[in-house]
Amino acid sequence: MCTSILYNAGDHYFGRNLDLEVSFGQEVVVTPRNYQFNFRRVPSMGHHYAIIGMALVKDNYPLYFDGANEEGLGMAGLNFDGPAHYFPLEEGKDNVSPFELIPYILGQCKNVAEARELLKKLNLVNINFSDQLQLSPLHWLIADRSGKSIVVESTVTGLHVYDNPVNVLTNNPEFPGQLTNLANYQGISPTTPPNQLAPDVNLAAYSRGLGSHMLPGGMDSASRFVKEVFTLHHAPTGKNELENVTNYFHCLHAVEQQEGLDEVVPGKFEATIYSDGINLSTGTFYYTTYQNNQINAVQLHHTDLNRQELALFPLQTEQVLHFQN
Ligand SMILES: C[C@H](CCC(=O)NCCS(=O)(=O)O)[C@H]1CC[C@H]2[C@@H]3[C@H](O)C[C@@H]4C[C@H](O)CC[C@]4(C)[C@H]3C[C@H](O)[C@]12C
Repeated sequence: MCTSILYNAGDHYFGRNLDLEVSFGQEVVVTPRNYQFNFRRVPSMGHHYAIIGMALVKDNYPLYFDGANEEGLGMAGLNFDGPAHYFPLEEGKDNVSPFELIPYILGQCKNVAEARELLKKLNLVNINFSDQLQLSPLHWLIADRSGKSIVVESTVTGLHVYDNPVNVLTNNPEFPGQLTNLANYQGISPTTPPNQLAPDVNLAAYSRGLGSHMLPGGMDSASRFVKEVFTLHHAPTGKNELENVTNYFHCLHAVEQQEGLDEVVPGKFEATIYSDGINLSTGTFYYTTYQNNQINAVQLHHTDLNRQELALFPLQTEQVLHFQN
């Protein structure tokens, strides 16, 4: 499972947890403006916005899991196994394969409004990257510096674009179902609730945090969605970048998966392999990994954005302890 968020705190921070039982060998990848993006069924892009994000590079092609462009538009692909449906080629549409969708949108759109326009003509076409790397069932969160986000889901009934009023995406069920489910939890609060159960009885508030007693805490996507909406919507705004980045990672780590808790096949456990976040205003990309909770950073504007070759930054996965004596 995965969780993706947009945290608005003056600047806007966008990214995700990637939860899985295997690692694909992903790294931080900067695609500069003059790298040639070849697409299977739509024209190539020789010049486009620069992109920074987490990707697996295969045959010199950046297969982005998530990322943002230099204009501050961010996008993440999350598992959507079951409802996801991709289509055959359709005349008169822009036929883009799901593995091409992140570069296709981030390469040419400045913001969510432009992405929305492009999506009107889009057909998510069933073309694999290769026999070894077949299509994944995904849906996407797209966000920008306005502090707003949308969800893109391609199902048997077509391509759907939803406003996302909570700026959170996890996995199943389809997004409208996730939103509907939130109503079941609207009583959850950071404050101690009044006794409405038996007002004539004196119930002792035996603990702090009773307002969140019914907050789900499971690894499943519906529980993470509710927990993350609560966490994000009560997150404080920091006074500076350091405080914002710290708050942001606390939000994501609130729904991280620890090893040993989610057995996906006998003996194999899904866990949060990495958490990342991009400051959409500055282009700084931050990440932690399961083994390394130190926050690492790669700065988009500290690489040469006018070249043609990808710039690769291998993940720093070693835990560093700061001994004090
Ligand atoms: C599995 C990842 C999503 C994380 C997630 O939701 N896991 C939950 C699994 S489950 O529901 O609990 O079973 C997704 C996110 C981005 C995906 C990758 C990106 O789309 C880029 C390429 C696309 C290729 O078609 C397939 C390999 C791939 C490299 C994808 C592998 C995999 O599907 C990734 C890594």
